[in-house]
Amino acid sequence: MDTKPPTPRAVLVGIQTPEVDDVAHAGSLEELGRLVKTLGYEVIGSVSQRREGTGAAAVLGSGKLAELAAITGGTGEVASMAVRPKSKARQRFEEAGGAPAREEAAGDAAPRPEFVIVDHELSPSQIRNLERATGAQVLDRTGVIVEIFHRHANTREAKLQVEMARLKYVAPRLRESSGGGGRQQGPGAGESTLDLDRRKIRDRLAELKGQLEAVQRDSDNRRAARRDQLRVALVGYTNAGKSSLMRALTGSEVLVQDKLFATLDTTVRVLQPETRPRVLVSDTVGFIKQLPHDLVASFRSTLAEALEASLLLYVVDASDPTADAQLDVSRSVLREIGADAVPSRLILNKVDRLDAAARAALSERYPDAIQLSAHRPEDVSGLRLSIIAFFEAAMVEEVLVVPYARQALIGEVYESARVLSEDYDETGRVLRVRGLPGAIQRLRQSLAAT
Ligand SMILES: Nc1nc2c(ncn2[C@@H]2O[C@H](COP(=O)(O)OP(=O)(O)OP(=O)(O)O)[C@@H](O)[C@H]2O)c(=O)[nH]1
Ligand SMILES: [Mg+2]
Repeated sequence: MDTKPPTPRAVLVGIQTPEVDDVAHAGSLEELGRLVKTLGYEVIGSVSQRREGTGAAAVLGSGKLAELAAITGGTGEVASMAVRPKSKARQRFEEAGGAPAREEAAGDAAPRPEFVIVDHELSPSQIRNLERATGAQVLDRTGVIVEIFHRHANTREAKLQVEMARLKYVAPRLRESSGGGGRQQGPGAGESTLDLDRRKIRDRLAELKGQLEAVQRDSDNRRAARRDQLRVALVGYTNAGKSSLMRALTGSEVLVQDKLFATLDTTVRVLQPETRPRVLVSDTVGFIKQLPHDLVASFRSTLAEALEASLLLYVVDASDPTADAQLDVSRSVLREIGADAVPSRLILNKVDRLDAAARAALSERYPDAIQLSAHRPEDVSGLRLSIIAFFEAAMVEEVLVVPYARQALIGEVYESARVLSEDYDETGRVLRVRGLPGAIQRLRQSLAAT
């Protein structure tokens, strides 16, 4: 009946540096726990320590390291042991055999956690040292995020981008762990294999880059075709409720999950009930703090959608104690990709979880924000009206004349503007339209072109 492989178990490790307060530290570990759960591991506990920095050879001080090793069944010593082989089968074998020196007396004790997951980006040698001391496999925050992206990517574009980010993450770690050759998945160890692996990675990266460019040309074309339409993009921290709002606003069946990075691909749907001209809503990938740099690069194309929107809705989970920090992260990622120039509205979501006092405090701090719950239809209708009002305010009225010889352009006019009236004169069809200035200018250019 129960044939699923056992759930891997993990211990979290966090360092609280002086500039991080208690709420942020707890929030960060909590978030790491959710990331790890998203990967399908069970979190059995955490070890955290206040330190000046995260750069120590084995991350933790020796006392804490021993504490951690007692949980994982390692020696607690960095230097005394050769690198242990890290294949899963080998690990289970060792656990079953009770190999670690510190195994407690009870033979029926719960199995040791196989993973130690550190809430900071680690150097390859820190990973190696921690693996030696704990006897467990060590992953850092970046490794976890890259792995989640790898598993969740759906479209070809997302898959290519994530494979590139993953290879770039793996490559330097191959280089530095050459001594033991234990971590990489390649066959065996040794210099020659390593060189081969590195060359393979380089070749594969070049190949992926070429494929990605081809796919991106396609999606650029598709975006260009949508250029003149009214577009709004939902952006924000992972799990803020972007996809929930997308569903509610467009009646589409996009994936909503209480998981980090449920959405990795941009989807575009029409705002419902439809308006004239229609408004397109896009749902985008979420942000997270300490986003690995290569993944930010991969966001760039996914978020080109956001860059071209006329309105960005910054969605924030207002019920999260670290909401402010999450908003900062979203703002800085968007600044990094150049989307901070796009007009935006702040959406404080999940206020159904807050009491009246908390909501009042939010109104005071963010007087211009829209407070709502994606789960309340009346709130969603209100948001729809705000979106429409935004576009109405930005639209201008003009008269366009479509010559009789160019009637094929009528469809284009209807796509990107609202036609208020139609008349005919000797030159052609005279349309009084209302639309965004950019769209009308482009229509004029099409009409002027011969
Ligand atoms: N209570 C409450 N829960 C909400 C609300 N909006 C979304 N949620 C829940 O929050 C979780 C995340 O929602 P999603 O819509 O998947 O969030 P997202 O921003 O798309 O997340 P990613 O795609 O992972 O970046 C789900 O469990 C939703 O049901 C809300 O207004 N109130
Ligand atoms: Mg989503």
